[in-house]
Amino acid sequence: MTSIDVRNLTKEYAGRPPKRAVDGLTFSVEPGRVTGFLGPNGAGKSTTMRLVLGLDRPTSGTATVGGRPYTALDEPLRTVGALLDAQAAHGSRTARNHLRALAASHRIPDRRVDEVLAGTGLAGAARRRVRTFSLGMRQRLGIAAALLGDPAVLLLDEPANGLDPEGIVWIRELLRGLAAEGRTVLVSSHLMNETALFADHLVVLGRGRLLADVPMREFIDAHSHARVRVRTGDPVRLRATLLAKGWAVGDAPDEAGRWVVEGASAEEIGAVTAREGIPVFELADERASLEQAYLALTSEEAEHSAAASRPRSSALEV
Ligand SMILES: Nc1ncnc2c1ncn2[C@@H]1O[C@H](COP(=O)(O)OP(=O)(O)OP(=O)(O)O)[C@@H](O)[C@H]1O
Repeated sequence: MTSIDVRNLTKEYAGRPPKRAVDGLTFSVEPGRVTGFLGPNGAGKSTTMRLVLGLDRPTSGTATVGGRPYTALDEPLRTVGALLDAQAAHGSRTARNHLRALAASHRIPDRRVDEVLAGTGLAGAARRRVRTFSLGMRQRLGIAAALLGDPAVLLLDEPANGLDPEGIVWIRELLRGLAAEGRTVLVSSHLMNETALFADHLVVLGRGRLLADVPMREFIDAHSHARVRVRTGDPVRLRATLLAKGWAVGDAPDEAGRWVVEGASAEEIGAVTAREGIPVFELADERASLEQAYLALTSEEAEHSAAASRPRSSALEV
């Protein structure tokens, strides 16, 4: 089983001032699950992927695949498949010839080209020149290239980019299938609702640093507030009882007649209403979405860094 291991990884680009794109990053991407790689624009996701793939040299620290740097792998394409830039294929080549050239240079048999073309829905377009491809088709071709060497590890930068709804469902199932086969799958995305449907685990970056490395469920629970919706036959008594017990209840129910109780769980509200004999028709914990949890974390982080970078004098003025 092959994991990706990033240890104290730092990448500084030269310039005035120099740009620290990745800053002391440590995390592992484990096999058998899809890891979503999240972070605002410029957080360092692509740079990290490029460092793992040996396309850039780290300023310090290491990035290894199965314990070895990418550049030291015997058969890199058979170990790691990557999609970084879907525009990378030569426009004048046909899709099939593009993949055949790639296969030949890595001693991969031609029949594998036809397999990946079929697997990515491109069999019918195999003899068309890449320049005639839509963005979604180029994306599928990039994924076909990543799968060519039947690799144990996949790194995909925004794979759903340009795909239509059918393509998005296809990529989701593909990613889950690859993880179910025991592969290591790292996928960057800005589409939170989509990521919630395919990722089991999350690695979140902010300004080149690690903000979170946790299972999806834990991430959502940690960055969302408890909240319950309850529909009752006796709203006056429900509200009075809950307010008397110190819960924050909204002034009016939602359009479906449910009252929102902040900071409570369904178990707590269920116990109180049962004890008090208040009729309850509907009672449910409200689960935050990945998007809400992600925005909560990144805004906490933005506030934190704004506070940290405030000049000392203003801190003294307070
Ligand atoms: N070759 C380079 N030279 C100088 N700065 C760079 C270079 N490549 C990236 N950067 C800078 O490093 C930071 C991290 O960029 P990176 O592309 O890794 O972020 P990202 O998380 O992938 O962003 P996005 O979500 O927009 O793709 C950014 O501030 C970017 O401008």
